[in-house]
Amino acid sequence: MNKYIELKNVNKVYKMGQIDIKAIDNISFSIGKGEFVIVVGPSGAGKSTVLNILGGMDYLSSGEIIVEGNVISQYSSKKLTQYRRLDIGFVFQFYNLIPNLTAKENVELALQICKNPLDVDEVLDKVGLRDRKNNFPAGLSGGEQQRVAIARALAKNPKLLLCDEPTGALDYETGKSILKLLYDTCKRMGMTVVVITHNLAITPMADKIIKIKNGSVDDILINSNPTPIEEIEW
Ligand SMILES: Nc1ncnc2c1ncn2[C@@H]1O[C@H](COP(=O)(O)OP(=O)(O)OP(=O)(O)O)[C@@H](O)[C@H]1O
Repeated sequence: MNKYIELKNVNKVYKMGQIDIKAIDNISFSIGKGEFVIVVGPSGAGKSTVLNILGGMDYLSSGEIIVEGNVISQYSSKKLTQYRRLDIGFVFQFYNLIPNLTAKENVELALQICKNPLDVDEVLDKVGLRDRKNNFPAGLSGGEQQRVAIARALAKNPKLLLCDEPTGALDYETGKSILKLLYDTCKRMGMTVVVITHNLAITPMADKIIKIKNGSVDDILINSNPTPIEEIEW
């Protein structure tokens, strides 16, 4: 696979008064365009920090991050804001929907700050919400709310979809259906997708598995024959 994204010797130190917390310790890996990647590791391993830095939500302390030939680790805060707005779609564990806006309006709101959005109705259809788009979040199940959040991220037409524990608040079957949606989106749209999880069991569904431990890369596995999530049980 090509090196669409490259992290080179990335370090992140948080300063808490006199104490330095090394959240990321010399991490290097690459991600190919259109790859479905799972970043896995125990609590506190540094997974969210990696994702936040990759998504332009935080600065690294040293090292380099290159996305599509651009050294984003050297971006000014203005350029980083543009990168975050235009190139990155985020999906979090909690859906962060605005309660007094319908599913469709939640997606439309996010599109007001981006340049080449996709058609909102088409994206809502694709994530399986054709008949639910005029519902308010309170009238949607957890899985449906996460579908809205995914539609909101996808409608931006981002280059990279970053998902931090996207099934963390969902039951087993609903979680599986969301993982299937993310995988199918990756393969159908050619979207590069990175999913963070602490659930080792789902890693066989990924093209690449990056294991993080104590802020460092413990292992990187390339999987040429991913297992469909429907066939994985845990
Ligand atoms: N803003 C911050 N200020 C200080 N320390 C932080 C900050 N964010 C993260 N850390 C610390 O950095 C380390 C890595 O945290 P991170 O959230 O990236 O881990 P994680 O693998 O995502 O964990 P979890 O699965 O529990 O979310 C932890 O020790 C955490 O306490």
